[in-house]
Parts: sequence; structure tokens; C-alpha cells
Amino acid sequence: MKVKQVMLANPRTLHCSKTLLDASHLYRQTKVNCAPIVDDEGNVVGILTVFRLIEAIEEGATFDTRVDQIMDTNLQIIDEDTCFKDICEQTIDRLLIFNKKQKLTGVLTRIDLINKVHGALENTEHKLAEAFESNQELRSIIEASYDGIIVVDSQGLIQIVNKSFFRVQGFHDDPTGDSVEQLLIVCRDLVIQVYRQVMAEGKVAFARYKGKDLTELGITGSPVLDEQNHPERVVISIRDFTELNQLKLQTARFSQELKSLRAKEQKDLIYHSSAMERVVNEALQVSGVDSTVLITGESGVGKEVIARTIHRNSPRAEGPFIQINGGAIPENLLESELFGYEKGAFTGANKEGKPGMMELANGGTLLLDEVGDMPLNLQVKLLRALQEQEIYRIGGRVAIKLNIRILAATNKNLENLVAEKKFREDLYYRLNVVPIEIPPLRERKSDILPLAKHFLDKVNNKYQLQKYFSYEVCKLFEEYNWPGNIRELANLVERLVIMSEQDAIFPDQLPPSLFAKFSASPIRVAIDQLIPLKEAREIVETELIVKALKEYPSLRRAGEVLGVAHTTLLRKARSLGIPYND
Ligand SMILES: Nc1ncnc2c1ncn2[C@@H]1O[C@H](COP(=O)(O)OP(=O)(O)OP(=O)(O)O)[C@@H](O)[C@H]1O
Repeated sequence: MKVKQVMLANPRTLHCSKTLLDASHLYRQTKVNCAPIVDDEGNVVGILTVFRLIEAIEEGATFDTRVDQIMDTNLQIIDEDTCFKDICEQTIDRLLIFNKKQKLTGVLTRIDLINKVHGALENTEHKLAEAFESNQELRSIIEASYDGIIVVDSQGLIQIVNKSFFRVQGFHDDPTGDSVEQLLIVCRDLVIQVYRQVMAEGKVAFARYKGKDLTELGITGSPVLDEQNHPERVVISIRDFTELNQLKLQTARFSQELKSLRAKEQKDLIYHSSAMERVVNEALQVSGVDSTVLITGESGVGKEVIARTIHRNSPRAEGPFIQINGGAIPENLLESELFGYEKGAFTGANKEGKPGMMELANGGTLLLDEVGDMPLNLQVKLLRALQEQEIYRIGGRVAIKLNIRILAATNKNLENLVAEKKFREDLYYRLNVVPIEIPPLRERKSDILPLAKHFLDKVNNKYQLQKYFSYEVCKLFEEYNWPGNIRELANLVERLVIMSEQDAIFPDQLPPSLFAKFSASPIRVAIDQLIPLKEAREIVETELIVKALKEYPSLRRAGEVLGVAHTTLLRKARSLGIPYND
């Protein structure tokens, strides 16, 4: 601090001819306790303090006495740029302060000095208290951080460690004062690497630690720069992502479970296989958005069922689900079915006009079933309607705005149809936004029995029956390749339940395509002479029935093994003359 910063600047002066009364007026007016005395040229010739004035009055001077008669002429003059601490050591009462041009710029008395020092002390104390408070605040902030924080100085020594650091690292001993290199933590090497990088480059550095069991730590080093922009310490924060990762995993599992539960809730959607689970999950995933979905798969695999599942789980669930079959409706009717018509549009048309399927589906979902069978000229109109989201009824002039979600289904290979120019490429891309392919039943064998059971329960409930399939029938169901897929299975189950006379359904009631497998036994029968077929059949049947009845005391079980109903077995045994006591 310089003297000019503490002196009383630009003091009022008194001319040497002035009296003590003038001096005391000056003291009172300016609230100072000394005044420099100047001559006619303005040169400082003395100084008069209040103390000296009182002393002079006591010694007999009056208020009319001239100031130059009692003023102090022993002048102590110093430069205004002198260091404050240098003058503190001098035993002075008063000082006159001059600038480099020897012009009086201020005065300084012992009282001023004491006041200044006292003021400065108070100021320092205040600043210290403030610094202490903000330091405390800073420590509390560092402590409150959920991230682990360590502050390392430029020598690599740890200055501050917060509580979270101990939590993140499972650390017990306080490493404050240790070298960062001595840390015994899992990500020590990365912490050192980050510290060194920040010290070398003076800017923020990152590193990521990935351990086992989802453990993941993010390490960030930030420099604290000195006045020369050199890092004087590094604040290293360690963020623990492990819990977040565990939560993410848990959330993913829960949402997967939720999806499966939601899917299983769909009463009419039966599946067990992972292939079908994937399909259902895709359907549920896509149900939340309005994207067009192209559902492919062989006939009868459940394309419509999946389309309904998408609609039922979509925000449009409350809206209509309209289905139009491109293959089932004659070509000349398809256009009016799709777009509707105005009254008098063509001969034979309804007098009032009629809305088309697209219009009826407004606010809901339109399933274009068998889309591969749609005639080319209609494909163009369909594409335009999908792109412009509006249609005109046949014979109509007013555009009807569409708000529909399109689902398309086909058992044809649309790519092949595009190559053969039977399906428009642009429409194909417009429909194939999200493809969902449903595998045939033979590729998801674990679905066969749950589906068979589902259809059996339905028919049993409908007709108040208790029919069931024998073990062999179930085996044959699983082995069969179901060219008609689920539709074939559903129809067969209904037929078997209705046609069978007893509760158990055996292989001999199955259609030949299925029964053939059963009868094609791999067991070979040795033949050494030619005999009539009827005779041969009777010999083999007798042997088998005798053997079965011997091994299985229950007629029902013996029948099951032979693949016939127990009533059939009994009838056969009797006709072949095999004794049986029931
Ligand atoms: N996962 C399933 N759970 C229960 N029933 C199903 C399932 N999949 C299909 N079905 C039933 O099988 C029959 C045929 O299904 P759907 O009509 O959906 O097949 P598709 O693939 O659309 O057939 P197509 O190509 O001939 O139009 C329907 O009676 C349907 O209810």
C-alpha cells in the first residue's frame, strides 16, 4: 500500500498571516486536526496541529496570535509514492506529503495513521470473516455433492476429499495429504491419468471406468488456474453410474415383463415360442406410434390377429378397426369399397351414396388384407390417398381428410411381385415402413399344443363337453407340418371334438394326412411267406392286441398305446376271438 492511499488528500492550507481563530475555524469546518501553513508564494513553511494550538493557548497565546508564531517548522516531508509500511516504522506526529513535482498533495498525522490502520484492520477482519464463511460454504457444497470429489494440488498432493468419495470408492482411510499416486481405489490409474492430463493441458479431461457387474465410474478433472493461467490444482469428480445402470437394466426387464404381460392379456393371442414372443413384442412396440406396418407370413399364421393386437394397444384403440381384403372383393367393386361413392355415381349404386372403408376407418386403423392381390390401377389411387392423407369418393368433388393408421398384410412375397411388375415399388416402400414377419406354425412347434388346448377349451365350452386328446394325438400334432397353419389346427380341433364319440380323441380319428405318420411305424415285421392281406392284418392285430392287453391291464391305456379308442379295442378283440374279461 502506498502513502497516497492512506493520507488525507488535498488538505486545506492556512496563510502564515492567519490567526489561531482562523485555524480553529478551519479545523471545525474540515474536521481535520492539522493544517499546512503557506507563505505568499504558496510554499509550505510550517504545519499547525490542534494539539500544538491548545499547547500554545496554555502557554499564553490568544486567538489573535498569528499561526506562524506558534507553527511547527520542523517539517517532515515524504513522497506520496512511499510504501506505507516504511513510514509505519517512523516515530512521527505529522507528515507533509508531496508528489514528484514537489506539490503538496496531502498530510498524515499519527491520529490519521491510527484511524487508517484501525479501519484497515477492521476491513481485513471483515474480509477474513467473509472468506471464512465462503470457504465454509464451499466445503459444504463439496460435501453435499453426490459425486466423489478430490482436490489435488500441483504437487500431486490431495488437499480435499468429500464424503461421497468414500462412498463411491468404499474407502475408509482419509487420504488427505497423501500423494494422488498412493490412492488405493479401483480407478486409481484413470484418476492419475486425468490428473496428469489436466496439469499438462490446463483444461478439463475425462475418463470412464467400466468394471464387472455393471460397475461404471465417470472421472472428470477440472483445472483451477492461477493468474498466469497455469493449473495450480485439479478438482477431480468421480460419478458412479453403477446404480443408474442397475436401474436401467431393471427398467428394461420390467418393461419387457410388462410387454409380455400385456401381450398375454390378449385372450385370443396364444403363444409360447420365443419366435412368436418376438413378433408380439414388435407389435406392441409399434402400436404406440402411427407408422405403417407390413405383416407377412403364410396363410393362417395369425396376421389379422397381430393387426388387431396392434390396434387394440394403440392410442386409436377406441376408434374403428376396419379390414378390407384385396383378394376377396371383385376388382370392379374394390374401388368403391375403398373410397366410397356419391349418390348417382354409377348405375346400381346406392341412391344415398356410400362411405368407403377408408372413410369408415377415420380415427382408427385400416387393415389392407391380402394387399398383394390388389389390382395395379387401384394401387396408384391407394398410394395417392396414403401420401396426401385425403380421398375423393367416386363421383365426389369434396376432398375427405383422412386420419387413419394403415396396416397391411400379405402371404405373398411383395418383393417378387415388385420384380414381376405386379406390385408398385413406391407403394411397397410406403407400406413396408415397419415389417413384421410371422413364422409358420411348423417353425414354432412349442405353440402347437397351447393353441390346440385353447381351441379345444373353446369348443368344449361352447358345447358343454369334456373331450381331450390322447398322448399320441398330441405327439402327432407336434410332428405334423401344418401347411394351413393355425387356421388348419383350429378347424381340425373343432372337427375332432364334434365327431368323436368318446371323450378321449385317438389317432384313428385323425385325417389320413396326420394318421399316416402314426401308422408309418418304424418297427419292421418279418415276412417269410406270402399270405392274403386280410389274414396278415388279423395275425398282426391279434398279436398286438394280446401283447397290449397283457402289458396294460386297463383297456383304456392299452387302447391309447395302440392308438384306438377303448371301445374300438374291445370290439376288435371280440371279433378276433381274443378273450378279455372287463
Ligand atoms: N396366436 C394365435 N392365438 C390364437 N388364435 C390364433 C393365433 N393366430 C391365429 N389364430 C387364429 O387362427 C385363425 C387364422 O388367423 P388369421 O386370420 O389372423 O391368419 P392370417 O395370417 O391373417 O390368414 P390369411 O393369410 O389367410 O388371411 C384365426 O381364427 C385366428 O383367430
